[in-house]
Amino acid sequence: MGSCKKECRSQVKLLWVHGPIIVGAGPSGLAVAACLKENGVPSLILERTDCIASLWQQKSYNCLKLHLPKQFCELPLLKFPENFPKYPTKQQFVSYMESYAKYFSIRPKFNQVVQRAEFDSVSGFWRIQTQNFQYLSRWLIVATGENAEPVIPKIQGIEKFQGPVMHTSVYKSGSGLKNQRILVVGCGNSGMEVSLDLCRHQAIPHMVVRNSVHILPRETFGISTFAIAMALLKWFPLRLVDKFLLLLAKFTLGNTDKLGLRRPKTGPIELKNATGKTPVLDVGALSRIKFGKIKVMEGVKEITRNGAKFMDGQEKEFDSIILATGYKSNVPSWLKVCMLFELEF
Ligand SMILES: Cc1cc2nc3c(=O)[nH]c(=O)nc-3n(C[C@H](O)[C@H](O)[C@H](O)COP(=O)(O)OP(=O)(O)OC[C@H]3O[C@@H](n4cnc5c(N)ncnc54)[C@H](O)[C@@H]3O)c2cc1C
Ligand SMILES: NC(=O)C1=CN([C@@H]2O[C@H](COP(=O)(O)OP(=O)(O)OC[C@H]3O[C@@H](n4cnc5c(N)ncnc54)[C@H](OP(=O)(O)O)[C@@H]3O)[C@@H](O)[C@H]2O)C=CC1
Ligand SMILES: O=C(O)C(=O)Cc1c[nH]c2ccccc12
Repeated sequence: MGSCKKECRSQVKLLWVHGPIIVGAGPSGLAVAACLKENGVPSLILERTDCIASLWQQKSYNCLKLHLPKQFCELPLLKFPENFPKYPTKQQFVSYMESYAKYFSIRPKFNQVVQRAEFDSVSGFWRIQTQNFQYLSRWLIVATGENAEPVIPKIQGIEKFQGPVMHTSVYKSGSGLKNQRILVVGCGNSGMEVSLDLCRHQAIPHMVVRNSVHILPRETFGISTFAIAMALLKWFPLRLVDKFLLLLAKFTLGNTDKLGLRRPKTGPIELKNATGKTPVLDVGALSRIKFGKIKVMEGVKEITRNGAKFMDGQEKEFDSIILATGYKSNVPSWLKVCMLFELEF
């Protein structure tokens, strides 16, 4: 093994990059590259997949739309096309990002998985290692996002389940799942929207809600809740804005406690700031819950061969399981920085 490592290392090709290296060709990486270019600074994007915006192109379901109005999702320096609706579809958002990359002549280097990045304080360069190259640059920009890897929790007994188990990052649509009983684990925006999509395809989703959750209307009287929140935050303290959002939610959605959707004690914006937990913006799942089309279940105690046992003692059979259990960053696995270095920033 040792000799192989040596041999492999001797084959690593060194590439010196003039300007910053950006890791990730998602919307953030593209936006940074465009802004640098605008200021005459060249850069190189390293992207692990073979396309830009891979989260949007490869790891999201067909019915996905932006859930914030378009003005909040526009990248710098280039407007969305005039004819885009208020909430662009995933295809529209992807086509916008394709045109964005073209407009700024951004050509990421694809199929480059960054495996290690380390600052060499002697030379003053970052050493950025992919599977076949070592890049050297004075600057490193991390744009790999918070959704780089799916979170697959250990759920007791899941290995015994005989049907398919998939994460929402590989779910495309509920077509072909008519009359199937599906356990959706998780009630964030993914869990809610996948459950809604399953309903639309006449499947029978059961959504696990193990904890409290903030669910807000996407809009009230045609005005987006997010826009209202952003406008109010300019004038009022965060906690007051949170109180107002909860009033608004109660007015438009009613009391969600009765449906098994208890609210956290901390308000939605305060919670987002403290923990990163995004409020759910309702795009139709709640009314399906009210009509019993999406069944809310308590936490899972155990998965069995053909179903699940729940904390409240219920036991049900399922044909498949969808893990809507969220994502995590992969930065801690490859970015080697010591605390001292971080503090110097
Ligand atoms: C289903 C879903 C829907 C969403 N909808 C919205 C929405 O409507 N509005 C909103 O504002 N946000 C939404 N988000 C949040 C989303 O994270 C952002 O919209 C946006 O994609 C973040 O952009 P980013 O460039 O920071 O990260 P990403 O879009 O995740 O892009 C990161 C890129 O880095 C690449 N990468 C990762 N690790 C490596 C590595 N080690 N080496 C090389 N390349 C690597 C990835 O392949 C990817 O292409 C959604 C997220 C999900 C999961
Ligand atoms: N249309 C849009 O714009 C959409 C946007 N998004 C965004 O993408 C990001 C990721 O969202 P999402 O994929 O929903 O992930 P989230 O992290 O928001 O939600 C994960 C969910 O899974 C639950 N969970 C995790 N582990 C377990 C477990 N072991 N047992 C039971 N439940 C579990 C969590 O519960 P708990 O809280 O108890 O940990 C939570 O309900 C968010 O920023 C979201 O806003 C996602 C979909 C659509
Ligand atoms: O969609 C996201 O990623 C969000 O962060 C949405 C969001 C954060 N804080 C809010 C307050 C009110 C409505 C939506 C949000």
